[in-house]
Amino acid sequence: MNCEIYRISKSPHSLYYIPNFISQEEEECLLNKVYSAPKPKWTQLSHRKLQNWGGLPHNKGMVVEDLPPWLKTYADKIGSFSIFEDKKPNHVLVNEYLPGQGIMPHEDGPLFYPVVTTINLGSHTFLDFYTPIDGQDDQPQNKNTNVTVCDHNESKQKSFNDESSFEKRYFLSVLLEPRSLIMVCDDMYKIYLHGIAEKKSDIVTDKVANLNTTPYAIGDTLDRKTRVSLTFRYVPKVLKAKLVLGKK
Ligand SMILES: O=C(O)CCC(=O)C(=O)O
Ligand SMILES: [Fe+2]
Repeated sequence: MNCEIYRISKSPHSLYYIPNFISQEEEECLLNKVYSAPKPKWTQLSHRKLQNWGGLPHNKGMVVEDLPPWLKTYADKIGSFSIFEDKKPNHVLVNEYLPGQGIMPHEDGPLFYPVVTTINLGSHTFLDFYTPIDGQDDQPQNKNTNVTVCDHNESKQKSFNDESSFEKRYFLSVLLEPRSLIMVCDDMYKIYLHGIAEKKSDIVTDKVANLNTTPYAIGDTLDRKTRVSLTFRYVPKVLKAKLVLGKK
């Protein structure tokens, strides 16, 4: 399926936004599935908690596990978008953010095919993009090379990238409404950093690139609720699970 009609035309690089990608019933069903996962499936980080589905991406390769049917349906649907070419997402990261929680600006790094797609559940948020520091695009602390410890080394990063630096490098935001899908590709994936500010509410400004596709206006204040995001990605480097067979 060609997704050109969903391109955010106010962004100079490839960003796509589909409001109401899923229905309210689907949203409820997905939230039920997320919250009925066994407790050990959750990893608690300092500013959010997460679940990994499909395996743990690793620079040596991901040992693939089948996605459960409730995620596979959406992986197949999202994989049918032209931007994925002939690939289908094989990994899903679930993140839960309470109001006031977020994620430091970062790159998703080399473990993934450079298209990231996220279904947004339960609350709106603002996904913010930043230009990289000139000539310092390879700072290891900004690259996500292992999702098991996907905390983006937040304390180390804070000392290097102080907040005034991010203020200067702020580029644009996408307002993610509940039930929407965002797709980030090309330079927006490879060059720019993305993050979510640790705020309890957001004020709409002219930096919101997809404002024309939402019911909001500049100056509106939106209070955050608990948000769950489902990020679908394709991990190209995979390993076959080793089968240990007992001798008869
Ligand atoms: O929750 C989101 O929408 C963003 C998550 C993210 O950027 C990540 O897990 O790498
Ligand atoms: Fe990310």
